[in-house]
Amino acid sequence: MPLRIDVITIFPDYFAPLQLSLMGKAQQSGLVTIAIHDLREFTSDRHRSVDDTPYGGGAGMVMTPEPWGQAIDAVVTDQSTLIVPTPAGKLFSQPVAAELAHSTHLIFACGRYEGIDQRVVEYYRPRIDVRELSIGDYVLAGGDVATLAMIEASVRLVPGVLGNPESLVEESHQLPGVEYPSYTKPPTWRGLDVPEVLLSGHHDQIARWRAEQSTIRTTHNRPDLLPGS
Ligand SMILES: NC(=S)c1ccno1
Repeated sequence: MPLRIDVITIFPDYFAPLQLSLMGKAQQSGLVTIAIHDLREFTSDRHRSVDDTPYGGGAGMVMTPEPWGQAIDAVVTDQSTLIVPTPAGKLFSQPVAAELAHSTHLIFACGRYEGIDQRVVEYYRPRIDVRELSIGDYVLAGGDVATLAMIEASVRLVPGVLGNPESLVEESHQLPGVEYPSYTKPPTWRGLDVPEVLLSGHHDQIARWRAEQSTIRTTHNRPDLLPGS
């Protein structure tokens, strides 16, 4: 049963990259199906409006609930997970990507402006799994880029999508901490040599060096990921 993904957005063209590379191959292989829906197709006024002023005042505009209800109803099943990218959401992570990779149906609601009327989340929450997710503590112009990131992080974990599943074992955020640094040919580049141990053929020494490098890198870049932190 392929993972089905429906993306609802006012900028369908943002998702053209999903036809390329690994994401494109995943769809061609039938492991994943991805459909992009223009929210404005679900409006009923001649201006195809999708936003209005916020109740309670404040800057910016809020996306009205009606088009969202029509659009989500057009694709939702009782197996759906509705994902709303928002800086106010729980933090998206590799474990969350792994959960989504094993889902049946994901619906991504890409908000713009000041976000989507909260009643959309409130309406679907008692009916299906609804997740407000953030890809980081920063604000984007909308949920589209966050959706692209979450789709790529999740789809690559769908069994069969990656040619060599071994490459999932040692990558950052799979193991405790971040990954060790990688090197390839040439052995010397602009006077910089590849660490000698990597050319030694001593697999135990290489494994030890990589574990040390992972700890050094994690301590420097992401001490919050160190065991016990
Ligand atoms: N940080 C996230 S997911 C976001 C969505 C819209 N703006 O920021």
